[in-house]
Amino acid sequence: MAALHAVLQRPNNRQAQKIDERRRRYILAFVSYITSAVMFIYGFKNLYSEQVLLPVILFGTGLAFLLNILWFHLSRNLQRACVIEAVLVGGFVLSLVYQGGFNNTALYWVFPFPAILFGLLGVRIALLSNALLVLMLCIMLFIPDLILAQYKDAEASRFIASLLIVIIVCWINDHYRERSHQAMDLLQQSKEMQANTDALTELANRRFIDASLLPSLALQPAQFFPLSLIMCDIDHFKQLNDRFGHDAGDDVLKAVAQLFRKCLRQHDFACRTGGEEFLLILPHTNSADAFLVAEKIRSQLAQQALLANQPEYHITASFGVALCDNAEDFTQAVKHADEQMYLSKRNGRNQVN
Ligand SMILES: Nc1nc2c(ncn2[C@@H]2O[C@H](COP(=O)(O)OP(=O)(O)OP(=O)(O)O)[C@@H](O)[C@H]2O)c(=O)[nH]1
Repeated sequence: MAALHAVLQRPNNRQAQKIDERRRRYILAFVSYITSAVMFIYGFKNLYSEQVLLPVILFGTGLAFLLNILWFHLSRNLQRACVIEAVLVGGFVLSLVYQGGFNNTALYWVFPFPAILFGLLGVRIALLSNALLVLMLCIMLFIPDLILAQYKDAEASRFIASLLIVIIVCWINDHYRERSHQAMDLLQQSKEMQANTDALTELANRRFIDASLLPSLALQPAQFFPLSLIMCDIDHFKQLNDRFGHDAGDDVLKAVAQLFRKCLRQHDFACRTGGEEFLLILPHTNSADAFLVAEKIRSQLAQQALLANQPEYHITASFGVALCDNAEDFTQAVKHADEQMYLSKRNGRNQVN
């Protein structure tokens, strides 16, 4: 089961995560390209004004945004680029409020930035960053001697109140967006598990092999090869069903699945591929070791009394082993394991070949 979970949760299977990364990339690109363009336009407009510091802030931040996105394109490190962008955003907001902006309009420009921080950083860190930003703005606005610009007291308090409203709305919005994504992710994972497991034995099914395991074998061969396959088919299962009933047959299938779980390692796969037929997939295992595993399961099965009311009745199974070195040969190796299993049947059943 652990191995099944691991394959189903590989990053290439996590659609929601990919979409969320795309969202953050778009925000990073928007802030870097569009915001820096706006900063350059206003920087040029103020180039020859008396406010020398304003064009320096605008050109400096715009240039830093562009360098950050360039570095992101080279490094592909989205997380680090978003953190740097957020630091630049914070620095820009504080320096603009410090300087006052054109005609003391700096405060109007602050409002988009809490939402940008939420977009770049994720809910918890964005909330902390915004709280820190508000704290620093309060210090700057209510201790006027600290800054160049002059804001009226009423203007400063209304600005902080409306900024807090923006932050709280962004926080509620992002918190529930993240919660709904997590819920959808869990739902997708549970549907994925249902679709890939057999309801009776809770082992992986054939769909799991075809739709999830085979792509993983091709994408991450080092994690699996060389692997061994063990085909296992319960002997005379029809007789068992006819004699003790279908429910007893079902109980035997569940007990056999439990025996596989007991005998296999965490990273092995046990799959129910047919009515009373199972395929065991053993990563990083050679044929000799696979024979030992098959023999262990065979002898334990033959010794156990699987039917609670029939202690004298013993169930046996026939096994076929095959080695597989790469993803392309997997289907052929399954066929070979199947042929070996039929050889065991022909030679008298209850054996490994
Ligand atoms: N109880 C139960 N029986 C099943 C299930 N799926 C398939 N079967 C039965 O498994 C039996 C398989 O019979 P056969 O293919 O003839 O094989 P066998 O009797 O095991 O004979 P050998 O394989 O040659 O040893 C059939 O009677 C199916 O109805 C299931 O989910 N539960």
